[in-house]
Amino acid sequence: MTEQNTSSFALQLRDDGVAVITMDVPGERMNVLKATFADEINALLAELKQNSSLKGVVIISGKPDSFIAGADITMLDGCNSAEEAEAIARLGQQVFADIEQLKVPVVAAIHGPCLGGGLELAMACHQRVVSDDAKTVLGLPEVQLGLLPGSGGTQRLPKLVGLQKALDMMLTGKQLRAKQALKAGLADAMVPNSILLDAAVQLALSGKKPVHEPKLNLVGKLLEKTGPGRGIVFDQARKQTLAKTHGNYPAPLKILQVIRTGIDKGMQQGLAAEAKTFGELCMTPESKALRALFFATTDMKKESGAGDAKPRMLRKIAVLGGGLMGGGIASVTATKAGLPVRIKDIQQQGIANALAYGYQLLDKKAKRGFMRRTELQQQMALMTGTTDYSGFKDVDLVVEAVFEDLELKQNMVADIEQHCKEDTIFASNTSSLPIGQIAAKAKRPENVIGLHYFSPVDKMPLVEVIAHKGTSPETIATTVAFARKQGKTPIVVKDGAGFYVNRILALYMNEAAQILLEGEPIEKLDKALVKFGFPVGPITLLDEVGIDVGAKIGPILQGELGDRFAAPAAFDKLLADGRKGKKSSKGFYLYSGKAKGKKPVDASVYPLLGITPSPKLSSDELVQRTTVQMLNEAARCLEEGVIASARDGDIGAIFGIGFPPFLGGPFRYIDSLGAAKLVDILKSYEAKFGARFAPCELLVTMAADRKTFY
Ligand SMILES: C[C@H](O)CC(=O)SCCNC(=O)CCNC(=O)[C@H](O)C(C)(C)COP(=O)(O)OP(=O)(O)OC[C@H]1O[C@@H](n2cnc3c(N)ncnc32)[C@H](O)[C@@H]1OP(=O)(O)O
Repeated sequence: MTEQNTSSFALQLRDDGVAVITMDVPGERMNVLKATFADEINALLAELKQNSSLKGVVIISGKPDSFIAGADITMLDGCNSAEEAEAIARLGQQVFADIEQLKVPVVAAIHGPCLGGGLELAMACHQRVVSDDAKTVLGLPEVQLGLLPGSGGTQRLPKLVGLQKALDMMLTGKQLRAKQALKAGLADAMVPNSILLDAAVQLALSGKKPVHEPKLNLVGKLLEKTGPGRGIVFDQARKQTLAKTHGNYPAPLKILQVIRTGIDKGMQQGLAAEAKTFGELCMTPESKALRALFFATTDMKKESGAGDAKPRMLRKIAVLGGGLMGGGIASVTATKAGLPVRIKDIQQQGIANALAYGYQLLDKKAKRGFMRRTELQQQMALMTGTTDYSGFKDVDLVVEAVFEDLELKQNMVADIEQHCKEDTIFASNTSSLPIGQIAAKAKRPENVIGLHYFSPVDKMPLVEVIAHKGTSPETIATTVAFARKQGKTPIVVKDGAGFYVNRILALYMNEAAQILLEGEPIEKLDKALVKFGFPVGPITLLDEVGIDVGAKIGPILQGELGDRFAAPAAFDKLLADGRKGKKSSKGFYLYSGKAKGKKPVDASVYPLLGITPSPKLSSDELVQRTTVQMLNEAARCLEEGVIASARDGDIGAIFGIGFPPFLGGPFRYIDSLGAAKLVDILKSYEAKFGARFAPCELLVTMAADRKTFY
């Protein structure tokens, strides 16, 4: 019986006196740090301290493409008290301090993700060498889990990269690529992965423990090297944080406090504050929701979307329609999925627009050092255009992004069946037309599916994969796999008008419109929902999505799903007045050409709608009346099987319309409110405003049975 390899750290003493510690947690795809490792590492360090011939230490990962992904989040979920989580953080601090205090130089050899506790370990080493590979990223993403770096990160990062850069990294969780880490002073050397270990050994043998001075220009020195200067930096960071989080996220403000404690009172006090705060944050509902969201998305990645159906290989993609969506879809296909993509439009100009759209996205990245010009050229070369069907014979999957016109889409299906292969998939980006209708005249309806992106395509992570009754499981699995290659988070939803996201969004927006027509000022309504946690308010969203789009989808949803979707009639006056929203530079807000910053409300909208704005409802009332519409419809979608689970419904709402992530999504939010409370609110509104607030059956049953979704 082979000895079960339970150890995660292998020690190799080289002839040249360098000890190489290889971390390779058995049975895990990624190295994650567990509290149970402390004894093992401490034993290793004790052994090394006894070794008088030791000249240096290198710490490297045994995983093919990852260094260390951070502390084990599962372990954190297992904590039942702040003290327990604090103890885990302190344990990490102690082990990393022991590494830092080794007499000989310790060098971290980093290839692949080096995140959270993994980067904290690397920063406790005396030097860091990174591989110049796109997979190598360094960051402290704890804030995205509602936490802060709990094992020395808040104290060591500012010393390496400077206060402002460190704040930016810890408050956003952003990841630096190898070149950026080198530039920022977080890495001491960058080499090809093939010689990463050698380079690390050379650094270890150099006998050096260089003092790292952050690279600061004159202004940086004034701001970061003086008390008053640092005061400005912290105040600025606090203002920006509150402007972004509206006080909904405790972690960022705590990060500021803990960093400041370390600077003002020394590292030991800083570390104590860090561990204590880590423990407190670990127990907050916000962190629990964000950690659950991380695991929900990770678990979903393992599902094919269609049982055990296997996705087909994809070698060549086509996009029909070079508009905003078509351009975005082509761009993520080339740059993220790395697949050749052929854009067909009826005019050359359409193709040029799509290519220009893709180019400007890449150009921005190249200018910011995110990619080399050669990479940009390679990715642009993947995108080609045509006004006919030349080059379509070997296309594996076509994404259609033309007008929301059923007959046109049915003709597109016929064209693709004529010019492509027997098994070419036709994926429609329709935002509301039932896929079954688009497939109605198809010869091979099993190849027809919906693949609904959200605008802007390069930013919004969600896509809805919509299978009609005849879609084959293989088509579903292949489409889901394709969306993931594009870096998207796909949820598989059942066919039906508005699918899932637009359904729950439509009722939320309609209620906002009703409230507006009752005289509530636009900016007050939007501000209330932004404070609640949405990225933008419902009226701003209507301007961005397009008032014309809303007016087009409304009747389709009403026809298919019922009168609760009836949009307020007054809105036709807006369209009659040429107000389509942002796209027509005329809507609820003024688009006077000033690019950034807050846009003022276009007050001429009020007389047009026959209202005199007069604030009556409280912010809480504004939030409650609009959000319960979304919650009720989400539950109805689950009841009808439009979404397969509450998990998918939460992910869809968060990644599709920015439902506040710290609330965990509509279903987790209903659980925190309690189904009974929600039903009471809905019933009271139903009595006051009518049937559109009638609670769905599922909620009524859950309220009666005191059930929760999770
Ligand atoms: C004290 C410290 O300061 C506190 C901390 O360190 S908190 C943790 C901070 N770290 C993070 O937040 C990073 C979380 N992980 C990630 O972002 C991504 O996994 C990654 C960028 C590292 C890799 O992404 P990707 O290649 O898509 O792999 P992904 O599917 O996400 O993960 C692969 C597996 O590793 C697991 N995993 C990744 N990071 C993990 C973590 N920190 N804890 C537990 N499991 C983790 C995933 O659950 C998944 O498990 P599976 O094998 O059962 O599917």
